[in-house]
Amino acid sequence: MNHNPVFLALDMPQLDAATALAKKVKGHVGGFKLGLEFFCAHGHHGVHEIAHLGLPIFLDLKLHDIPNTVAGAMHSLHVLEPSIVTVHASGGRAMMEDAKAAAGENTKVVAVTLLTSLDERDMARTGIDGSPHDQVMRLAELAESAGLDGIVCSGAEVGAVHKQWSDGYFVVPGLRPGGKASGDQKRVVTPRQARDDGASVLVVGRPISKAGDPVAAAREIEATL
Ligand SMILES: O=C(O)c1cc(=O)[nH]c(=O)n1[C@@H]1O[C@H](COP(=O)(O)O)[C@@H](O)[C@H]1O
Repeated sequence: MNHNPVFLALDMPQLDAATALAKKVKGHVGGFKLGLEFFCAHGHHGVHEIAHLGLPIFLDLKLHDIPNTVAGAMHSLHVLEPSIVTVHASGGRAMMEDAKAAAGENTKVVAVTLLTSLDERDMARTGIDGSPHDQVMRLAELAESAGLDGIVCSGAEVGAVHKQWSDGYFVVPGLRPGGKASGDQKRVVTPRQARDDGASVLVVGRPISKAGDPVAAAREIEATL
C-alpha cells in the first residue's frame, strides 16, 4: 500500500555521482530512471551498477525507428530486465506492436506521446495542428490499440487519458513541487496533482538531483503524496 510512485531521473554523465545520489535517496523513491544521458555514457554496465541497489529500473531510451530496428533494440535489453522501457508513439502502430512483442515478459513498454517540453506553438512548428490534449489523446488510443502497457504524458492530460484507458499504466514527468513551469519543461503540474489524476509513475529529476539537500527534497515530495 505504501508503494512510492516516484522514479528519480538520474540524468547525469558521471557514474559515481549517479550511484552516490541513488544510494542517498533510495529510501525515499520507488525506482530509478536511466535515460539517454546516462545510458550513452555507461551502457549496460551503468545500468547493472544502479540495479544493484535493488529498486526497479526504468530505461527511458525513447526508441523511435523502423519496427525491425526497435524490436532488435528491445531484444538487446532483455538481459537488463528493466521494469519499464519507453518508445515514441509517433513511431507508429507497427513499431509499437513489434516493440511490445520483443520486450521481456516483465517489462512494461510505454509510449511517449507529446514531450512535456513542448506546447501548442512547438507542435504547430513541426506540422501538427491542434492542442497538446488532442495529440496526447490520439496517441494514447494508438498505443492502447498497439497493445502497449501505457503512455508517458504530462500531468495536464493524465486525468483525461485515465478516463479513456482505465487499466493503462501512466508515466508522468514534468513535475515541479511548486507547480510552475520552469526551464525546458512547459506542461507542468505538482507530483500530488499528477498522482490524484491517475499517474502510475511520477518521474522527478532536477527538483531532487539539483536540490541543495536531495534527501530532504525527496522526503518532502514523498510527504505530499
Ligand atoms: O520519457 C520521459 O521520462 C520524459 C518524457 C517527457 O515528455 N518529458 C520528460 O521530461 N521526460 C523525462 O523526465 C525527466 C524530467 O526531468 P526533470 O525535468 O529534471 O524533473 C527527464 O529525464 C526527461 O528525459
